[in-house]
Amino acid sequence: MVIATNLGFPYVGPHRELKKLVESFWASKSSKSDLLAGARQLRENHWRVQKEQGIDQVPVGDFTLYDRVLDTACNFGVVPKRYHDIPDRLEQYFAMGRGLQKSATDTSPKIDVPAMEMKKWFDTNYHFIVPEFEQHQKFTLQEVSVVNDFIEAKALGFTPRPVVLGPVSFLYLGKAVKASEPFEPIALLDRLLPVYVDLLGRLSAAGAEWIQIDEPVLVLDLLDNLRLAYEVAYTTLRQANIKILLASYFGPLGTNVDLVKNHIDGLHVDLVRDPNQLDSICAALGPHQYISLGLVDGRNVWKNNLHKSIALAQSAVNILGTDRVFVAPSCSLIHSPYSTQLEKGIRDDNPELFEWLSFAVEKCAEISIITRAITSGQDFVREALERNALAVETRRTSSQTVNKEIRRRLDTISPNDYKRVSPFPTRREQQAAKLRLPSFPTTTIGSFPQTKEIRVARAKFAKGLISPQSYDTFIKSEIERVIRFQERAELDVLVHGEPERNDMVEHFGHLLHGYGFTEHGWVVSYGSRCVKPPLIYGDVSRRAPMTVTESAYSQSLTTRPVKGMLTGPVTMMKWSFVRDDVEPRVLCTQIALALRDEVVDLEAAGIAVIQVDEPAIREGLPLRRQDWAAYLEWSVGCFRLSTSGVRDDTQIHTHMCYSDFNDIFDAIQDLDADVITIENSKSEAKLLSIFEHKRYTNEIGPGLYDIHSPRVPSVEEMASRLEEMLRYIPKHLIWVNPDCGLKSRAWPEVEAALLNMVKVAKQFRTHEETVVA
Ligand SMILES: Nc1nc2c(c(=O)[nH]1)N[C@@H](CNc1ccc(C(=O)N[C@@H](CCC(=O)N[C@@H](CCC(=O)N[C@@H](CCC(=O)O)C(=O)O)C(=O)O)C(=O)O)cc1)CN2
Ligand code: MET
Ligand SMILES: [Zn+2]
Repeated sequence: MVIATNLGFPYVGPHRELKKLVESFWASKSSKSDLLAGARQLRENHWRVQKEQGIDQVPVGDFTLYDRVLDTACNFGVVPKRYHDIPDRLEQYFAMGRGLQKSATDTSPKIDVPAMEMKKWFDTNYHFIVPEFEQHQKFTLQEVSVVNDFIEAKALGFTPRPVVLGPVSFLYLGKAVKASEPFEPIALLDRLLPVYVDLLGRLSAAGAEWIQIDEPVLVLDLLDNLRLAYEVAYTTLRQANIKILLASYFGPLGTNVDLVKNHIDGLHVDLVRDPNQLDSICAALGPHQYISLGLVDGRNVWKNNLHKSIALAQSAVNILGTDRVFVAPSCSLIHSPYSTQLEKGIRDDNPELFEWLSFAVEKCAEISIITRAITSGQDFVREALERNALAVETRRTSSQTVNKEIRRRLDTISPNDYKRVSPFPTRREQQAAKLRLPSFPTTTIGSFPQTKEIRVARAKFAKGLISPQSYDTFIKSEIERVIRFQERAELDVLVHGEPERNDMVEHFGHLLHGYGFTEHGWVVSYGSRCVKPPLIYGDVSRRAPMTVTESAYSQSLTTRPVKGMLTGPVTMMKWSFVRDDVEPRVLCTQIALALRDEVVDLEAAGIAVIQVDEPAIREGLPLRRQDWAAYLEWSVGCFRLSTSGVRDDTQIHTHMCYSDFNDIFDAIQDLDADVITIENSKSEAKLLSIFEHKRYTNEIGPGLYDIHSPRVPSVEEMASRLEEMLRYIPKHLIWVNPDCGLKSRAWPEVEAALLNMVKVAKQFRTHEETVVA
């Protein structure tokens, strides 16, 4: 029998229940037992929903209170020393994820620990916590929630399949710390494997037949040490008395399949990213091994083409027979919104678009339909197949998706449109003359706290409960407050604070043609934070100027320069769900043209500094090196197209965060932004190490402090970071700024942190004068 399975479910819940549970616990508004009981209920609901949709084996262990990589680290006792003084396990766990600052009490000492580093999960907008390994790292198996969840789900009558992050991916995703000599975490594999064997043993003892072990690293280009690690790891794990389904996703396995094929019981492959690998994978499998077919796209929102998926599934069955095939989504469904059934707005406003959509719950149903079409025959699901074929066809032929004028404009782009008038040194002189900034100029990345008050006002405005005029007045008053604060703090280049934006991508989507929106399409981004990616279903163009009113208003309030603030084309695309009927480079170019018009309009409105954020450019980098050059060519091109329509004396900034930038250093230089502000504070100056080998020629603001944590950085710690940067970057090129925008912070922290930051800049200026004198 072919079996309907799932790799992971959106654990946050249909209405972000988990976010509310966790945040209320953090705010001491509920107890630990409230949190744990709520989480348990949520898991049970999710198992039930999946089963109702026809999933035979439901995943357990896909649930987390903060992050699954962090869970894995905690499960194996990989807790950095700085958190050891926090006695409560749960408090320690959250401290690792988000930092903890607590004043001393009669019974406990003061605690002040920053959060661990966060990085992007492969090419997604999800961030994981980077495990820290010491050279002599000890691993010990703790109480593990996946075992408890398995027992719980089984007792409730489900057929659960535990899922864990695999040992090679776990080590590879982590970083080495505090080593007397450099080492790679993968060197710890031999020490780590025994605890995995223990864990597998516990699951087997609890009655698990299969375990899903996620090894997404297997889709990357692997160096020899990792290739060997795979062989060692799975030869060892095979000894446990449990069937191993090794899950790869986000790309084709290529020859990496050879590393694992002899040591596992089943292999999951992503057939959405590469359907062509099916035959070679089937051929590689031995006579008793299973395949798990990743047929339903876990990374996008469009209905599956069931006809095609059934044909693929059938071809696997023809080779392997019915007893060795699982049907599955391409990857975990955590990257998908919960259910289209919550989207009454789209259903009423754009019923055609609504018919094209499938979110996690519906994807489970699609998995089940594919499975039943194979096991019981297509007649058994005839009606569902006919409805699906109709939806696929109307999307293919819809007039909503094409705008001829935009397509013509794309043909008129010339090579000069990708270039500023003069090279950077000339521009720099003109900008310096116009802006007259001090050395070590200070700025922020754009957003200021999105307070409850702002969110409530926006929600009321959306529901028609307050008039456009009073909403406008409210936004203006928020902007003024942000401007006045920055003047008081004596920042040099101001921002308007982005109070009118719910999100830097979704907000712009509303102002462009070709985009659709969900009301509840939340997808987790990190910890308890979610985003609601818009849906790009048609050709993109600007409806009207998007930011000129707010920017001009902000500039009218002050004599200091206020930065215009836009989201770049690559990020607009990467953080949306995108149509799959147009090449990414074409879609991105359409967005770039819309932004180019906006940049030019801002300049005409008297805005002298314009920031075009591209935090997603690194995450969009293809997972295989052979695809990098082509991607970088069009993505860098689109950024340049959007920013090159201005005069030399207009200063273009860009901003990036959450990544390893070393891989794309040359591309960053190639963006030719006048200034880049870039995340730096949590990666222990990894960013800076590249400057030892390469020179960045434009201006740069490496973030002085981490904005993800409520903790206020001291003057001394920021000063020492800046000091360190001066070893690598000439001082006349350096800007002083935080790592990223401040929207998720509260005002008291922001005020304190920025006042400290400005103090640091001033110290360095005085220091400089002293040196000159
Ligand atoms: N798209 C995107 N991806 C990104 C980032 C980003 O900014 N955007 N940044 C990085 C990740 N950083 C992030 C930082 C903060 C949040 C964040 O704060 N998310 C908010 C939601 C933001 C939002 O869209 N808010 C809406 C809706 C808010 C809301 O919940 N409203 C209430 C009503 C108001 C209330 O009672 O609070 C409701 O609908 O029930 C708004 O402000 O209008 C959250 O999790 O809560 C997310 C990601 C990388 N990826
Ligand atoms: C994730 S990058 C954020 C950039 C944006 N301008 C902000 O400050 O929020
Ligand atoms: Zn950022």
